[in-house]
Amino acid sequence: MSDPLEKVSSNKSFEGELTKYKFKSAALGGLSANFNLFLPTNASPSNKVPVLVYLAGLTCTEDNGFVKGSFLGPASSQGIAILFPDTSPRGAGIQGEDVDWDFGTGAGFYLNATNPKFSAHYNMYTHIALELPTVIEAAGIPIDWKRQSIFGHSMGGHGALTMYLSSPQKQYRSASAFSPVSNPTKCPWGEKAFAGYLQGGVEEAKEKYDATELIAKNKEPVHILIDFGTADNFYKQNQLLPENFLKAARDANYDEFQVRVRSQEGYDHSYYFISTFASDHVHFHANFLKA
Ligand SMILES: N[C@@H](CCC(=O)N[C@@H](CS)C(=O)NCC(=O)O)C(=O)O
Repeated sequence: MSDPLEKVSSNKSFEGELTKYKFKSAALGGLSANFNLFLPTNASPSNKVPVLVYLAGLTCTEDNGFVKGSFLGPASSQGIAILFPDTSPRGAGIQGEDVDWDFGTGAGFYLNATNPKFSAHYNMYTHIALELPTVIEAAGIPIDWKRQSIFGHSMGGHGALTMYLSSPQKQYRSASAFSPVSNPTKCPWGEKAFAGYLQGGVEEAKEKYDATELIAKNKEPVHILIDFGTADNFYKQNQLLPENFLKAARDANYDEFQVRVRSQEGYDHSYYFISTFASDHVHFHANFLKA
C-alpha cells in the first residue's frame, strides 16, 4: 500500500488549481514521489472531471509540462484535469543511475523493469497506470478515472503511445504525442534503456514497450495524434522514427482518422514546439473525454 498524499503547494491558475503532491510510492519501492495535478474550476464531488495524463521527456521532472507546455488554459476551458507525473524514481541509490542523462534518473522510460538491479524501483508503468489513480481517488479528489486520455513528449510520447496501446482494459480513450520515440527498439535511446532495465533486453521490449510493434498487431479501433518537427535534431538523428510508426499503422489498416501523424515544418524538439500545438492536442482529447 502507498501512503496518503501530502500537499506540497497549491496555486490558482486559469481559474482552476494546480497542486503539487508527494507521497511514499509502493510501486517505486518506497521512495518519495512527486506529481502535479491541475483541477479545473468546475471539478467538485458532484461533478467529477475527466483527466489527461502528461508524460514528459528525458531529463524532465513533474514540472516541465505545466511550466512550459501551455496546457492549462485549454484544459481549464474544456473542464479537463491534467496529471503531471515525474519521469523516473529518484534517489534509489542504484550504482550508475546518475551517470547519463538518457538513462536512470529522469529517464525511467515508462516501463516496469525486470532486471533485478532496477526492478524494485523502476516501475513507472505501474506508478502511472495504477498507483496514481488509486492514491488520488483515495484522497477524494473529484476525477472520473473512467474518462482518461494520455499524451506526452519524446520519451513521454513513447510512454503515452505504449501505455495506450498496451493497457488491457482500454484504460485510456485516446493518445497523442509530440516528437515521440516511436520505435524505441530501433533507436539508440531505446536500445540503451531496454538493455539496462529489462532482463530480456530489446526482445522483451518488442512485446510491450515499442509503439510501432504494438500498432502493427493491434486489432482495436484507436484514436492517435502525433506531431513532430522537421528541424528536430533528435528526429534527424533517428531517435524518433515517426515514419516507422505511421507505416506500421497504415499496414495495419488504420486510416488518417484513427492515426494522424503530422510533420510540422521548421519546428525543433523543444517546448516552443510543444506549446504551439498544445491547444490542438487538448482539444483532440476533449473529443473523446467529453463524448
Ligand atoms: N540534456 C540533453 C537534452 C535533453 C532534452 O532535450 N530533453 C527534452 C526531452 S527529450 C526536454 O524536454 N528537456 C527539458 C526542457 O526543454 O524543459 C542534451 O543536452 O542534449
